[in-house]
Amino acid sequence: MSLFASIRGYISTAFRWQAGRQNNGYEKMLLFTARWPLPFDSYLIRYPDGSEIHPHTDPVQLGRHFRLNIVLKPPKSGGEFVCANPIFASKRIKFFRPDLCEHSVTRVKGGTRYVFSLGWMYGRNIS
Ligand SMILES: O=C(O)CCC(=O)C(=O)O
Ligand SMILES: [Fe+2]
Repeated sequence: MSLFASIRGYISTAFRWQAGRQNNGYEKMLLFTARWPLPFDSYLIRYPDGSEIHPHTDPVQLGRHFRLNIVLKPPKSGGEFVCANPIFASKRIKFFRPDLCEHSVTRVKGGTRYVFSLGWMYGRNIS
């Protein structure tokens, strides 16, 4: 993709709520992203009551994918991040390899869950 096309794409998508990829009711807002020097993206993710994310991985074409998710606001119940072997996980902070470790979010029950998500990719496919 040319630089112009990606800048145009960024302007038309950033800072707007968009339906999440898997159509499970969550929405995401692209904040900042760059391809160089270290490819990264950052999102605000919103999970309304009843939304969830089924188990999945987030493969990348080149390199390793790391993601640091910070739960800004937990819902009343549900909305739990599930990942068998995160690099680090506390109640609010989840640091994991989305390309290697299958992960999911249980159904939100009451209230809205907000997450800040920062992801970056680097290196070759050595894992
Ligand atoms: O909201 C979350 O805790 C995880 C969302 C997710 O699938 C991801 O960040 O790759
Ligand atoms: Fe994911």
